[in-house]
Amino acid sequence: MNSVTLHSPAKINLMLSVHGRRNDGFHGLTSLVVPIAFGDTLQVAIGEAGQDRLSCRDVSVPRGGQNLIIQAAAALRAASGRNVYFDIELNKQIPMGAGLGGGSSNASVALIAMNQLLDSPLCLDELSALAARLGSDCPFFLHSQPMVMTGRGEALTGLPGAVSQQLRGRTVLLFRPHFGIQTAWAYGKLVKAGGGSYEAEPLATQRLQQFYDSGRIDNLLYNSFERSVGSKYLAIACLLEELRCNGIACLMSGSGSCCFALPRNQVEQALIEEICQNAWGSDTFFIETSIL
Ligand SMILES: C[C@@](CO)(OP(=O)(O)O)[C@H](O)COP(=O)(O)OP(=O)(O)OC[C@H]1O[C@@H](n2ccc(N)nc2=O)[C@H](O)[C@@H]1O
Ligand SMILES: Nc1ncnc2c1ncn2[C@@H]1O[C@H](COP(=O)(O)OP(=O)(O)O)[C@@H](O)[C@H]1O
Repeated sequence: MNSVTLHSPAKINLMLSVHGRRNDGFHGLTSLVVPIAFGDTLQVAIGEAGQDRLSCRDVSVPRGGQNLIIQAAAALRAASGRNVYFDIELNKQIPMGAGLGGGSSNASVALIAMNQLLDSPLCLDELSALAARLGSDCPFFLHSQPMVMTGRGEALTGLPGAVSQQLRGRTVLLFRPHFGIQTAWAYGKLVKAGGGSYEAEPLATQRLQQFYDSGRIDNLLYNSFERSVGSKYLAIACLLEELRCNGIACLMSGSGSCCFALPRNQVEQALIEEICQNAWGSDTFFIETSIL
């Protein structure tokens, strides 16, 4: 095998309940996360000895060791004991600082591709441990199916089969304002806001169960970041409020700034696009995709 080309999907958090800060500085959370068809593409090949090489036409993507793909390559080399370097071509579509997990997805998909190129020296558990060290969201992207995240995000459980089935293929509209939000800043806002911005774990478990029992997605949509992020970025709060006044199921994804809506039909879809463009401008990032 000379090279491997893989899709690197974005994610959205259909529910994100943050419970509080742990002793290690990370936050405990419960989140129902789904991969979506919209994403990047990674082409990985074994390269010349001595240096990993990453090429990407988007100049805003971090280069060298700052890029999670390069960190993934170094982690795989250390864990497998193989002195192999990689050439990686990244076709970047996922906006950064959007809460769509682009960097985490790239890192985990790179681990999968590199492991395949070396004839799979590492098993899934070993890849998961490496991924968790690269970022809390990374292990999710080794699976590419709807999952419930707990712990700091690295502990994953599958959904009941019928629920995954119901979610798969569902249309998602993504819309992002002209700015990004750094994850660390958003968690810092929760810390500053104090206990009131956290939600107790049993409430999140209850919401999940209600969704499993009823199949009603409106029972599920919740994001602990929405209030604190929305209090600074009014553009997000105002648009989501307007959509909800029109009966649209919508939410911010992760720590923002991208938001999403789940239209029930074409009429709602057209209305969502119109409301978004009125609020954020006709050149707003607006994409139709679906749950994988
Ligand atoms: C908020 C979420 C929701 O899915 O996604 P994004 O909005 O970034 O996509 C995740 O929790 C983001 O996970 P990830 O982006 O992997 O975060 P990491 O690299 O591990 O950590 C980035 C920063 O966020 C803080 N952090 C992250 C995860 C967590 N459970 N608690 C935290 O407090 C860390 O302290 C760190 O300062
Ligand atoms: N391969 C990568 N793709 C995107 N961002 C990356 C990558 N490697 C490192 N980063 C860094 O991760 C930050 C967060 O990007 P990303 O994971 O796409 O957003 P988010 O955390 O909002 O989901 C970026 O601002 C960038 O500095």
